Amino acid sequence: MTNPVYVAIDTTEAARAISLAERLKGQVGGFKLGLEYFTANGPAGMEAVSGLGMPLFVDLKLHDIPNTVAAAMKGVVRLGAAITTIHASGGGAMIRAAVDAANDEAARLGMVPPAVVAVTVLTSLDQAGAEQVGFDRPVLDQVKRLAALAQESGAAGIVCSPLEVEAVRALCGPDFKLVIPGIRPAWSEAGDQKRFLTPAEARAKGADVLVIGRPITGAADPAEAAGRIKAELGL
Ligand SMILES: O=C(O)c1cc(=O)[nH]c(=O)n1[C@@H]1O[C@H](COP(=O)(O)O)[C@@H](O)[C@H]1O
Repeated sequence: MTNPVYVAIDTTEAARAISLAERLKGQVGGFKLGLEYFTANGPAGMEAVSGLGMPLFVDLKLHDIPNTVAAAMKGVVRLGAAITTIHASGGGAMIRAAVDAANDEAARLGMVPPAVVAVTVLTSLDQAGAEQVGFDRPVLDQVKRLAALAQESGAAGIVCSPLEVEAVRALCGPDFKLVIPGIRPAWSEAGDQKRFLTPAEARAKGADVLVIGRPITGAADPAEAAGRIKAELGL
């Protein structure tokens, strides 16, 4: 069984990212690089990590008018993303434009298109935080609403917390890709994550991908920490 863990390599330093990637290569299923790394290192920096031959999750959480997101998504395809994020709250037209642009650019270049997944409610938001930005219903209902919109707009899946996985699976079916951050082994700190569960709990609820950053990258021995998570998942 493949390892569902994508390690979030959240650093501005390319040398540290490459060193972490090389050390973690056999302990995880893929690497996620996001805004912190991309704004400091750009496409060349992404290439330095993707060149290590592991699946790359390009997490830029695109959120803009459809025209802008479509154009940006073509650049994401050229980075060789296996998975990439947009924000569902950009609306159905934006989601559809992102997916179509990913498929068109991949076809033009003879590449496999990335799985475009839509972020629903950030795992750093609890109920109060969600209401602060106008999500005036229970977080679970907001996640389900955005998951349904993402699916009907052509997204391959969504990003939500482990707490919503079972409800979204029941709503969206077995093939919708549930990419789940807010993963905290019992031995790790919550930090700014407000909605979280352990790797084993998230997997048992049906998460397809587990996104884990600081519990691995912030450990004294990241490879050992990733190995402990692998063992917790029975891999
Ligand atoms: O899209 C994401 O990956 C994401 C969505 C979300 O709701 N919450 C969330 O934490 N993430 C990302 O998942 C990773 C979690 O990192 P840690 O909190 O260090 O495990 C970070 O890179 C976040 O950008």
